[in-house]
Amino acid sequence: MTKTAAIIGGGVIGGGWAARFLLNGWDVRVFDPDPQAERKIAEVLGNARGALPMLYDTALPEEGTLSFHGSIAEAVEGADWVQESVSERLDLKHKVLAEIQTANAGVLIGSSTSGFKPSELQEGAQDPSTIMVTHPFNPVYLLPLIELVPSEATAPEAIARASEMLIALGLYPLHVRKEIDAHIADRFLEAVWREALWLVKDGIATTEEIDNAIRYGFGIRWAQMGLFETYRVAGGEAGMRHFMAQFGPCLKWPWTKLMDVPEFTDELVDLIADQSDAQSGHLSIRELERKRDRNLIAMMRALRQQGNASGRLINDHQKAIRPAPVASEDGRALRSQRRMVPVDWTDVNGHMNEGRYGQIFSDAAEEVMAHVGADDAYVQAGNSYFTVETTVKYLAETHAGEMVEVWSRVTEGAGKKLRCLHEMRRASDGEILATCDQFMLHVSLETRRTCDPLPEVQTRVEALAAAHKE
Ligand SMILES: NC(=O)C1=CN([C@@H]2O[C@H](COP(=O)(O)OP(=O)(O)OC[C@H]3O[C@@H](n4cnc5c(N)ncnc54)[C@H](O)[C@@H]3O)[C@@H](O)[C@H]2O)C=CC1
Ligand SMILES: C[N+](C)(C)CC(=O)CC(=O)[O-]
Repeated sequence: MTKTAAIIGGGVIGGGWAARFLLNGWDVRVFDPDPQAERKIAEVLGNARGALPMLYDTALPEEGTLSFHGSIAEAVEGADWVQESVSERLDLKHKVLAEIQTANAGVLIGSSTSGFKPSELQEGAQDPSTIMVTHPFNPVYLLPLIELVPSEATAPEAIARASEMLIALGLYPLHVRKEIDAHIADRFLEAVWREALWLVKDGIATTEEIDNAIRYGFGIRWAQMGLFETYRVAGGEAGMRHFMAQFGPCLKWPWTKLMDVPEFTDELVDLIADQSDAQSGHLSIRELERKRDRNLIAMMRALRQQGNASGRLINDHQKAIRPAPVASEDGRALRSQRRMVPVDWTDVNGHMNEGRYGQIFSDAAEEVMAHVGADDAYVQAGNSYFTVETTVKYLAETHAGEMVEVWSRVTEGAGKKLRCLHEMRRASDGEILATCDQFMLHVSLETRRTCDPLPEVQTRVEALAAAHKE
């Protein structure tokens, strides 16, 4: 049954949550008194629709239904989960949480708060046991980290259910075992921000130079190994102990101003805002968001290839959501691929590069193989199919952001031979974009020579070839 999330507060973060839930097949009910909320969420959702599906090599679940409501009580009706994302004011959060619990007693509530502890949110609550912090990172529809912070009053069962739900949404719940102001990650972000403000105020660096210091160096490093693993490597063969001995004393040198916050005078605000305008003012916020999203997608897809960090999470999530191939209505083809063309698949001509057609048809062939029983376990046991010939015809241009489907027919399936005709179509209008005639031979991975498939695979290949006959 379709699950329902209520989003209370549909600003930057509420909009991102709405997109994450909707694109994972949940229905979403929103309450936000801002008359612009509907427009803003539509814009965030537009960006998210063109971004999140690109992380995967398979289609996401069917998008849920979005609705807007005139009150908190109406929005949370029947909800399985409520995500509170109103402005960062404790009195407002208390009022909103009370209204939610009055209207839907027992519903699980996550708060997006960046700074408040769950015990602060629970003060005066009718039922503290269902309240916790689920602190996301912007853009919520792409970044997987959620700091899941309970207090002692949060029920263990509520935490377990929240964790399960977040994983099913492709998120990474980082369990913060001891509540603290600003949780874990925002404490780093604030420390770095404070230093950066001083560097600008003291005329050491501009906003752009500081961004360059991050994006050309440690920012890329952090995205794949974080802080401690990076420093372990930096310690050389002697590892972390050597690193600490060498650089630990520097922390006592007057390098940092971590505890001091520069005065937010009009002069400092103007200085930073003017430099930021000079740096990025030629792009609208939505354009900047799209640029950010495309960069994030390209980096996270690269990490997928290595099976590390956020890339590993996406690989795991994809395994959980990947649908089995669907037979066409007449039973004469299998839908072996349905996916969005990602940004990193295009070339200088602004369309999908020919090498990527090889990738998608190869993925399609693997689905066909899995369908006939030549799946991962079969391959690990020492049998497989090798491609010996392909003929690809490029019939129309394919662009990043387009949903495409591959329909595969087994045109020959006798003995060692397996031949497929794959047709790649644009999902929106069914136009055939490319075809691939692919000839494979069954091999023993031990001898590396051709051999007959195991009988159960042979039977299924023959059955499919008979069903797909013209
Ligand atoms: N912006 C960011 O980078 C991040 C923000 N957060 C947290 O998310 C929460 C929301 O922040 P943003 O989305 O950035 O703020 P925002 O200002 O973009 O959105 C807040 C929304 O709450 C709505 N609102 C105000 N009173 C309301 C009420 N009584 N009922 C329903 N909606 C109401 C406002 O109309 C506004 O649309 C805060 O707790 C913040 O700390 C968490 C992670 C990152
Ligand atoms: C600025 N902020 C404290 C609201 C930021 C966050 O909470 C997380 C983020 O997305 O950087």
